[in-house]
Amino acid sequence: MATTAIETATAKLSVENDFSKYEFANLKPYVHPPETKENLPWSELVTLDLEDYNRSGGKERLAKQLEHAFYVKNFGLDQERVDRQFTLAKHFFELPTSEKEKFEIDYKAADYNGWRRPGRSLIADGRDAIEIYNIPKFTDDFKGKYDQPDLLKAHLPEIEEFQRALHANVVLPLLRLFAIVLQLPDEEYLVKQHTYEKKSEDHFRYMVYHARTEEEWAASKYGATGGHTDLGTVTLLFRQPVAGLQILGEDGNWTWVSAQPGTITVNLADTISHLTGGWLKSSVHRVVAPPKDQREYERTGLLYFARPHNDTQLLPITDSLVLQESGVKPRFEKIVTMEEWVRAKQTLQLNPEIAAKRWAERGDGKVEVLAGFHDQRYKE
Ligand SMILES: O=C(O)CCC(=O)C(=O)O
Ligand SMILES: [Fe+2]
Repeated sequence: MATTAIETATAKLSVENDFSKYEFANLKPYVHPPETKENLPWSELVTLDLEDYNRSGGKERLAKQLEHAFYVKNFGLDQERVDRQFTLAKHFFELPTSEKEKFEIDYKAADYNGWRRPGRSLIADGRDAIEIYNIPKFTDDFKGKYDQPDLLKAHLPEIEEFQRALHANVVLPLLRLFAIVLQLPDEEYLVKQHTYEKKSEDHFRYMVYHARTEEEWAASKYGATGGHTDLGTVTLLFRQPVAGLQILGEDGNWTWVSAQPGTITVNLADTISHLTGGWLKSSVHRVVAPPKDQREYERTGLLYFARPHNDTQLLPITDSLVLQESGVKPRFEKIVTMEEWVRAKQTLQLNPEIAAKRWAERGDGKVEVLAGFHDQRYKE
């Protein structure tokens, strides 16, 4: 194989910093756990084949298949590159706490980039066993703001390339499909609100759900109370063999997302809903205890959260015929920017003490996130 620019850049970094022990040849590769043999009520999600995107009539065909949750395949990143990111995630979480806490999140500032230690979750009763590492965009706005452990420093060119590929190959094409569904005169309308180079809070995430004892699962009600919507435009989740993710259907039933080979699961999230006055719906989802035959495994995740520019006003798009005809209304009592929305929702997500107090204020299972917009608790 020819040497790529990424390989050259990584090799140079390695020589300059003696990162040789972090080269992939010296990192034990991540091995995906086996799939469950249990017969679970699986979600019937459609798969959008992004290879169709550039064919004649392809975008229109794909746009017709959009739902609040779906898979995409053929997104231009082969399994080897995806697995290298799983390997980095595994080795990152295996670092000692004393190392990881050097990169710990500033919870009070609702700044989610960096390492989130276990036990800070709003979405489960009892303490969660989840660790997260969020990596911002590779743009001037974030340059020098967040340090990385040497393990990841050694691979930043590849992480950047991976993140940019997700944005270009998945997020932007999906935004054009939304524009088609919304009958926007400008197919680039949403794309222009999601420029990679402009300041926005998109981020790439490594995540691990540690295995838990039966008692621990029972204390957190097996994750059943964790229903939520994500705050951005769309969330991309890489194929996850350890079952756990469930999606709430319109019929009020939770179904399990299965591990389709070569796919990413896409969840629509709050911001695309805000921009369409609730016409496009966020996917309500939760992560529950894996089936018995997978409980022993750690559940390692790779995710990408797409968000519009921080200065985007979260109002329904005005030049959509579809939205005009359905008479949608703004979802906030005042003009709210993406930056304000992110801060409001992240404050609740990162600070369990603040969240518990705010959820208790109304006492009806709802919380005011910002300017008259409420999140609700979903039933078990
Ligand atoms: O791990 C998953 O499958 C989903 C995680 C999730 O819902 C989230 O981080 O918002
Ligand atoms: Fe989520």
